[in-house]
Amino acid sequence: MLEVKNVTKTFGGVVANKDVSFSFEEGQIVGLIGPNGAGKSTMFNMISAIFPPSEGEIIFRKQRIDKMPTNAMAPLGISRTFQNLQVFKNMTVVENVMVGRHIRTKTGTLRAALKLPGTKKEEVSAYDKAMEYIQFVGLQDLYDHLAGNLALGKLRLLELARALATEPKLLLLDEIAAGLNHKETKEMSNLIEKIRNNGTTVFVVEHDMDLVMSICDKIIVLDQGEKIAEGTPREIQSNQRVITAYLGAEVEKNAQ
Ligand SMILES: Nc1ncnc2c1ncn2[C@@H]1O[C@H](COP(=O)(O)OP(=O)(O)OP(=O)(O)O)[C@@H](O)[C@H]1O
Repeated sequence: MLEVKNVTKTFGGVVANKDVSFSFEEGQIVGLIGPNGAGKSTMFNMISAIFPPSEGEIIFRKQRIDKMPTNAMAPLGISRTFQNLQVFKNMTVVENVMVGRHIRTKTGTLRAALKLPGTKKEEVSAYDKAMEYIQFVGLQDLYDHLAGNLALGKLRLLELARALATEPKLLLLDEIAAGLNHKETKEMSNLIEKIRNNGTTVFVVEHDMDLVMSICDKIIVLDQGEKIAEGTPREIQSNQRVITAYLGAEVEKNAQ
């Protein structure tokens, strides 16, 4: 499904990713982990075409995507959530999800806003579909609430519903459990597994190791921009390079 080939990304003198290669098949939950500054967000930003790699190739379902514009990703089947939430606070829950949905319909947000002929039927179907995803994440009781009034846990579910509304083949989740309590994290894990079981491949960047180890089929580990390990949760937990990288990060943090 996805192949990252010898990808390097530099920002001025900073090497955020260095000659990173990995690939994975459809139908899995894949985790991307590593200490702070390891290059995880940079990798996600390249896969979702926020910016291109400095070197290397990214191939999605046999198609090179590393030179494509950001807005080509959703129609291709790649959707994502953001660590710093990107919901429209002055729109309702259902309106936010419909923004995601419009990418899938011919109408588009602008045509719908202008109420051009032929948009009405698609609007109804976009609304119904949005409600389906709202139900899926469990926000049905809040569908007409303003996003700005939602607590963090609900906002994360809203971001998830909006990303799902584009009906992605590959869903990228950037720290979707950050700031969630134990119960909310468990519910989020269950949802991610359900999404995978429904046929969407999920790629997660996550600091919550319990979540990563319990739901991922495969894990890729970055440290200081380089890939240092790849394997099943069990293999990663006992990998000496991974343990050293995380312990090193801990020691550094404690010394500050
Ligand atoms: N736009 C940018 N300009 C300059 N340097 C950047 C930029 N984005 C990332 N970096 C640098 O690249 C390196 C990797 O950062 P990145 O955010 O990808 O790491 P991360 O693994 O996602 O970290 P965290 O877990 O803290 O979110 C860091 O040294 C960071 O300071």
